[in-house]
Amino acid sequence: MATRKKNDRPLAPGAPASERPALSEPARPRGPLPPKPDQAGPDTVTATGVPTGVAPEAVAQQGKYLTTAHGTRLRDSDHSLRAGARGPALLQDHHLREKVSHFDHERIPERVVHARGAAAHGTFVANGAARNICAARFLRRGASTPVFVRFSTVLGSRGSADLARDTRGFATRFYTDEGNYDLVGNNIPVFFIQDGIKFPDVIHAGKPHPDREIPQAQSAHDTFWDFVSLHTEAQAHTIWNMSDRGLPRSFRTMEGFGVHTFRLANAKGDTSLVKFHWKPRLGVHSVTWEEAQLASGADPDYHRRDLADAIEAGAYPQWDLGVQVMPDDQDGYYEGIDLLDPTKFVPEEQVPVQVIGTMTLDRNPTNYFAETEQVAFNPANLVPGIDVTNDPLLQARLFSYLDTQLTRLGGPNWNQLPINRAHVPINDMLRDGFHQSAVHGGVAPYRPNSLDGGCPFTAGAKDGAFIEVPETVAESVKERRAPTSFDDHFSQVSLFYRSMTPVEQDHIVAAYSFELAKCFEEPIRVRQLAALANVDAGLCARVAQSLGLDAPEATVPPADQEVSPALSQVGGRWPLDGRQVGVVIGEDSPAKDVSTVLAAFDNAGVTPLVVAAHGGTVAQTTVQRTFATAASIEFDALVVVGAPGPAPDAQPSVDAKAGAAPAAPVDPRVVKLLQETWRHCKAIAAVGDPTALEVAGVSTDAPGVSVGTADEVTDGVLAGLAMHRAWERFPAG
Ligand code: HEM
Repeated sequence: MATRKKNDRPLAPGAPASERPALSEPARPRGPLPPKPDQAGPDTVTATGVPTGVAPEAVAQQGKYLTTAHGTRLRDSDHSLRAGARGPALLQDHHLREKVSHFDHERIPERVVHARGAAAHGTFVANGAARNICAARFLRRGASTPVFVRFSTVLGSRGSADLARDTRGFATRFYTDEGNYDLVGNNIPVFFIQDGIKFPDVIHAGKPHPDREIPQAQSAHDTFWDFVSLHTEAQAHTIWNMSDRGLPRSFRTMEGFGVHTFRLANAKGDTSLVKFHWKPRLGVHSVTWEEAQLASGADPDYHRRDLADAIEAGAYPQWDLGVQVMPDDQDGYYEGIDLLDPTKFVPEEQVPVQVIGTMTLDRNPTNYFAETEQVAFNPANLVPGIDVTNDPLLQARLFSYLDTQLTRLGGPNWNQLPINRAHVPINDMLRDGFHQSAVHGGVAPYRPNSLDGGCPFTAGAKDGAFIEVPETVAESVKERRAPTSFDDHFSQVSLFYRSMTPVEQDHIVAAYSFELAKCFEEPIRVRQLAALANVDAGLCARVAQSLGLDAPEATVPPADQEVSPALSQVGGRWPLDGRQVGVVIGEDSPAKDVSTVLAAFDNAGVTPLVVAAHGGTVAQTTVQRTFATAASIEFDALVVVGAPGPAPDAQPSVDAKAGAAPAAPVDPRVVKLLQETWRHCKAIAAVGDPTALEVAGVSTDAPGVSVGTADEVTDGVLAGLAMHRAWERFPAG
């Protein structure tokens, strides 16, 4: 597990009051950070814009002064050059034009999908378990490879909210010593469509309606449900979205999947078919729908902030990379599952996931645009030992990413951007084009040539060349047709639903009920109910009842089949790294109890955030959130120390006091915090006085609720956090 650097965390909770950052104090000094020498990528330009190769003294000098883009020092960047103090601006003002013109062109097109994202740098270390199946050098035992990972939502635009119900992208670039390898996956192991030719259709259906461009970043609207109810192969992915997987607690608590089946080859050329899995060490956890809606208003940057804060606090997220390995008999089936159909997954009970290495994310990007926005992943970026299969979705992806990046990144040279540059020498014969920044030598960028000594040479297998796995392509008819095995649209949807625990099934019912109730056209709701009848009669009946419609009979009755408990995310005890607990205090809270609680959480690697009526110091403790700024979604648990009375700003005015009702014993905003925390099934505790819990209607003997001494309740809260939620309380009124 990641070790915590206690002294550089954003809110230094265990520190004495004098050392703790005060209310609203930023996590770290804002403004440009000096580039760390070991953090500069394989770039020719450093973070300050100084080309490498410039003498250090000159760099130090130049870094002091504001310059034009061509390096001339500037005397004034606040006033335009004008014909007199009250006269017109002059065309001659090159600096004005350069500054404004560059600003005019600051935005680039956002990604056509997955526009909103957050990313981090890290390292992947292989354990060598893949040696028998894959020749890729970065999978050799002990090999350590730099990675860059971008997490994203799919449907929303770049400024949309993180907690929309949606699929999450999980794209990983490995900067291997054989070139870049991109594993461009999602947090859901199946996809909406079986053939990439349908991608524009599903995305057009999911994106906002073209007339009003609403709703933003969500699937709860007519066109989405119109498509998935008509094109029933989409039912598989849709039920995962309607489940808790569509609302991750954090990027750090998501699984990742390569989705497609890939073909691996070992050094002897033996091949196998694999599915890739990322398993988060923190477990797979989600938030409730109400929290998602609250977060979309109170903190639309919820996931982005969580990832950056956790890394900054030293709670480095980790994932194990695993593979399910199936024999490659080149027909692409495994025990009746079509491995070329990306709407199907292989249950882990049938083929266990074998861990082949571990990834740790430990560095936030220095510049969002240069790294997170300009990174250009591509499933076609492969290294020797990893090859594609004939999955028709994957085949289309091999074209689409490079094609879209031509527009998004303004021409064909984005591979030269620091974040995209491979950590190996590049010796291609690609030349010129927009944003070319290389100065190529030689006169013969073609092969064969005799003028540049015949260089560069091509490589053989021994020299580490990428060689496609030879595959027999059977004599076949050229046609637009899917195999009949692609016709099964329901059996695994049914398997998924029936593998869920009751509380997870409740969430799924609620999600379908909400989304379909947001559809205006009744025929769409009726058609989706017909699809649900083929998944599970109980699911269909509950959603139908909520919509006030009749539940139809199944046209393809679901078969009895083994369930897959591995699909459920409920159960287990998990590490607490990066979890946050709200500690609500009042003027009369015993300072000793407050410090005991803070110290206990700090020692457990949990971040306590002190919440009080006002900023500054309360009960000898520095306050980090006031009742006005605290939001329950920020906390994984809530502890009340003493009875936090109403805030000064909630007191009746002097004039009103005469006839006013006596002040409430607990500030109403604390009551709201407690009620939301209760409804979201998070751990709640009171040190000593349980009045606040009682006023909020929190049952003090319910699961996940503890009342007692500071030591007793922190133990209770830590145990509750390890289980993520006390789901026994769901649905809490
Ligand atoms: C298993 C199916 C798929 C998965 C797992 C997947 C995953 C992803 C991810 C994670 C990203 C974001 C990359 C980033 O962070 O920069 C992305 C972007 C994108 N995907 Fe997919 N995708 C899938 C299917 C498709 C298909 C079928 C197409 C087209 C035929 C497609 C086209 C795109 C495009 C155009 C982008 C934007 C790329 C950019 O602007 O850099 N995807 N996809």
